[in-house]
Formats: sequence, C-alpha cells, structure tokens
Amino acid sequence: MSLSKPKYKKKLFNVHVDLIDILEIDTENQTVRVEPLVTMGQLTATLDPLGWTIPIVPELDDLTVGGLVMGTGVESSSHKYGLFQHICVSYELVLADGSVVTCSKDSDPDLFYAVPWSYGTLGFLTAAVIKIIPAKNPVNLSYVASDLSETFCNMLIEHSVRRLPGRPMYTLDEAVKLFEEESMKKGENDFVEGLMFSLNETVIMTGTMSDTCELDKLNEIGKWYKPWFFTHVRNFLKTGPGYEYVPLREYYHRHTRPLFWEIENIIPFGNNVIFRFLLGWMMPPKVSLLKVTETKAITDLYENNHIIQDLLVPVKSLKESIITFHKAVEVYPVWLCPFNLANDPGMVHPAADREQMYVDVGVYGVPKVPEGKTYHSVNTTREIEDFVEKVGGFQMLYADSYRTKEEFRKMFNHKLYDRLRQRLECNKAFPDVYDKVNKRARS
Ligand SMILES: Cc1cc2nc3c(=O)[nH]c(=O)nc-3n(C[C@H](O)[C@H](O)[C@H](O)COP(=O)(O)OP(=O)(O)OC[C@H]3O[C@@H](n4cnc5c(N)ncnc54)[C@H](O)[C@@H]3O)c2cc1C
Ligand SMILES: NC(=O)C1=CN([C@@H]2O[C@H](COP(=O)(O)OP(=O)(O)OC[C@H]3O[C@@H](n4cnc5c(N)ncnc54)[C@H](OP(=O)(O)O)[C@@H]3O)[C@@H](O)[C@H]2O)C=CC1
Ligand SMILES: CC(C)=CCC[C@@H](C)[C@H]1CC[C@H]2C3=C(CC[C@]12C)[C@@]1(C)CC[C@H](O)C[C@@H]1CC3
Repeated sequence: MSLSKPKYKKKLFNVHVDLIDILEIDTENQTVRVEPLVTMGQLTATLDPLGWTIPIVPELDDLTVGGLVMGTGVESSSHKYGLFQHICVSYELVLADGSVVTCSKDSDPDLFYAVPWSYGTLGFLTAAVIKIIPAKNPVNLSYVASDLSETFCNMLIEHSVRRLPGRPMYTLDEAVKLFEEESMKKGENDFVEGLMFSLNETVIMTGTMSDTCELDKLNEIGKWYKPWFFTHVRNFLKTGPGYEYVPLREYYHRHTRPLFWEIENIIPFGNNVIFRFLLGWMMPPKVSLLKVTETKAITDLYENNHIIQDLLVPVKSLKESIITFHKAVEVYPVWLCPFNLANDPGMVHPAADREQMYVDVGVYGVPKVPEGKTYHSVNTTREIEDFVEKVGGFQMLYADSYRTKEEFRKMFNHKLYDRLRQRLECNKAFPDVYDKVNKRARS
C-alpha cells in the first residue's frame, strides 16, 4: 500500500504463502487471532456484526495485518490506543533459521518490541493475536470548523493566503490548542481527527461510539452514491459546526473510497453526482491494480510532481510543523491524526523518553510552487525530513524516504534492532531494513 516499487522482489527469493484467514475470536480474553493477509475490511466485516472491533482500524480496507505489524498503522482512535503494534498481544514468526516462535511482551520482549517498523527483516509473520474491544454503533461525530486569525494570516501574506470572511475565528494557536485538548480527552473522545483545507480553514472532528441514534441525523457516508468524505467535511466550513451519526464500519472506512483525496487526481469527475449514482459502486480502483497498470510516465509524474508523506511529530510541534510544510509544499487537504506514543523500546519511541502525544501530519497531493520555480522532490522531501528529525519526529516508511543510512539510523533507534539481527542471524536470510525502505538503496 505505497507508491514505491519493491524492486528487491525481483532479486530476492519470494515466499508465496496465502495466509488469509481469521483463525479465532476469543471474547473471554478479548483477542482475535489472524493470519497476516487478513485485511482491515475483512476484519471489520467479521467483528462489527458480532459487536466487537479491534481498537485501531487503519482506514484503507486493503491494508493487511502483516503490513501494519511490520510497518505501522495509525487511526483516529490512536490518541487512546497508540499505533497498530500497541494493540498486538503476540506474533508468530518464522525466523531466519526456519524455526517458528511466538513472542509477546512477557515471553520474548526483545523480539516483540523489535518487530514493528522492521519491515519483515527479522522474520516472516505467520499469525498475530490482536486485542478486541466491545463496539457500539453508530458513531456520534461532531465537526468543528475553524479558521485562523487576521493577524496570523497577515503574517502569511507573502504566501498569498486568503481569509474567507464571516466565520468563527480562532488563532492558529487556538486551533492547535483545541486539537490538542480534544486529543487528551481519552475518556470522552473515541475518535479525534482534523482536516486542514488551507492554512486558515480546519475542521476538527471528534466522535464517540453510541448505542442510540437520532434517525434524522443518520448519515450513511459509505454508500456508493455519497459524496467523498473529505468534500462532505469541507462543507462544514460553509455551514458551521454540526454533528451526525455515522454507522461504525462506514466511519472506519470513510477515507477508502476517495483514497483520502488522492482519487481526485485519478478520476477527477468521480464526485459528480451522476457518476456516483451510475458507477460509484465501482470505486475505488484497487491500489494494487493501479500499481501494476501504472506506466513509466505516470510513475515519473508521481515521483517528480507529487508528495505522499506521513510525518509523525510531537503534538507540541504541530503549529511549527504546519507552517513548515505549508512553506515547503502548500498541499491541502492535510490530515491531522493524534496518537499516543508509549515509551517502549524499539525503532520508534518518544523524544521525551516518556509517553507522549504525537500527531500524524498526512501530506498527500501536488505541491504548489511559486511561478518561475521548479519543484525538486528530493531536496524538498529532504528538507521536510530534516525538520521532522529535528523536532524528534519520524517519517512513515511506506512513503519514500531520502535519508542517508546514517540519517536514517539517527531518526530510527537501531539499538534493539541491531541486537536482534545479530541474535537471530538475520543476515543469512533477510535484507537490512534500510535496504528495503530507502528509495535509492532499494533500486
Ligand atoms: C496480481 C498482483 C499484483 C501485485 N502487485 C503488486 C505491486 O506491484 N506492488 C505491491 O506493492 N504489491 C503488489 N501486490 C500485493 C498487494 O498489494 C498485497 O497483496 C496487498 O497487501 C493486499 O491487497 P490485495 O488487494 O491483494 O487484497 P485482497 O486480494 O483483497 O485480499 C487479500 C486476501 O484476503 C482474501 N480476502 C479478502 N477479503 C476477504 C473476505 N472478506 N473474506 C475472506 N477472505 C478475504 C483474498 O481472497 C486474498 O487472498 C500484488 C498482488 C497481486 C495479487
Ligand atoms: N492508516 C494507516 O496507518 C496507513 C498505513 N499505511 C502503510 O501501509 C503499509 C501496509 O500496507 P500493506 O499493503 O498491508 O502491506 P505491504 O504489503 O505494503 O507490506 C509492508 C511491509 O511489511 C512487510 N510484510 C508484510 N507482510 C509480512 C509478513 N507476513 N511477514 C513479514 N513481513 C511482512 C512487507 O515485506 P515485503 O516487502 O518483503 O513483502 C513490507 O516491507 C504499512 O507500511 C503502513 O504503514 C498506508 C496507508 C494508511
Ligand atoms: C493515513 C496514512 C498513514 C496514509 C495514507 C496514504 C495514502 C493516501 C496513500 C497510500 C498508498 C498511496 C497510493 C496512491 C495514492 C495515495 C495512497 C493511497 C496511488 C493510488 C496513486 C496513483 C498511483 O498510480 C498508484 C498509487 C498507489 C499507492
């Protein structure tokens, strides 16, 4: 589920295993045991009718448990539950020597904490046990629309940012503060998410699972003829704050049909009401299909004129991050998703060495460049990466990384990883993580 082409698959020995099943739902211990090719869409379709859910459901239906464990997963409930690895209880792995082991926090903490972000370079995942929680349906979803103060916007006149008049006003500080406050209300908010439509237009959404529903406020946003979710959210900038009830599964997969907002570049007329009614049921095209049918011209276009990055920064650096990314690429909408980062060992842990609230800033789209200038994807991405590293953040590795090996090892703590690679003699069977995720190293 990424733009990158895993060229190593042409050189390395490929293990083809169809492990696609949900193996066991244990409601007593509140866990589900699954094979790695189980997808998020498959899990919610099975668990939700039974009144259960996994606490974090990363939004795109086709994301797999294997990919999310070995990479990472984040979602609008992550402010409560953390990243995908934080809801995992144990992993069953085939190691470099061909042995099969099961590891958990208690049985082999070193291996358990080293697996996330290792991208399959410590072992091959054959099963995972994941926590489940009781689910209530639907989600009561509130939308708060904000725009930023005159003073702040005047400061940004050099970027020709325009304020739209007549809506409630917050300073950027207030908008960020509101987002941070809502993220901290772990008991009250089951879901927190923000969509920025420009530097001065943000909609912050908070949701709770509810067992009651006002029928006139029910909105089945997942139906094929409904507008793309981000365009629906954008409307709240015009209408002002509001709330509605959304069926739980449709809420979880709200960004699937428009691939966040990337579909706009692929099928520009896809949100037209006639198209939606007649052909909306065919949407979205499979990402894997788009990838296998992609021509060199399209690959180059995405590589040179597009940015897809998820930048994970401490929430206290959110304002600075927004301004930095705006200056670098001015891409909107921007996805804001808070997540709690536990102080666990492994590749990724909080800059402050204690549990800390982070935020995923998702930047997907075509960068805006001032007239007469050209966009340099490598230079710009490297500048962004430098900033993220400076504030104690991380880059999600499904996206292209331009770090050198030394820089990469600075951003991601390799202490435990190196120890495990040595202990399990991984060199004999698996490449190093940098050689799998870094664009240049990979090709
Ligand atoms: C022909 C092909 C080409 C590919 N090319 C690339 C590529 O170029 N680059 C790349 O990165 N990846 C590629 N992939 C891999 C693909 O991206 C991954 O397999 C992805 O992680 C899973 O998505 P999927 O579309 O295969 O999922 P699906 O095929 O939808 O699901 C995965 C498995 O789960 C099963 N399943 C799905 N839903 C259910 C359900 N409700 N109940 C029971 N079983 C279910 C399916 O039968 C399938 O076996 C390719 C895969 C294929 C098949
Ligand atoms: N909301 C979210 O959190 C979102 C997350 N993502 C990202 O998407 C990726 C998941 O996509 P998905 O298509 O499911 O996964 P991929 O097929 O892209 O796999 C991701 C990585 O995990 C490795 N991997 C997958 N399965 C196994 C396994 N059984 N054992 C060992 N290694 C394995 C792959 O190794 P190999 O290359 O060798 O196959 C690859 O390096 C994650 O990286 C995630 O960060 C993307 C969009 C949204
Ligand atoms: C929420 C998080 C953490 C990430 C969301 C990222 C997605 C927006 C991207 C993940 C894979 C991307 C791909 C494309 C668009 C953006 C993503 C869905 C394409 C469909 C764009 C068109 C290309 O031809 C193929 C791409 C495949 C991957």
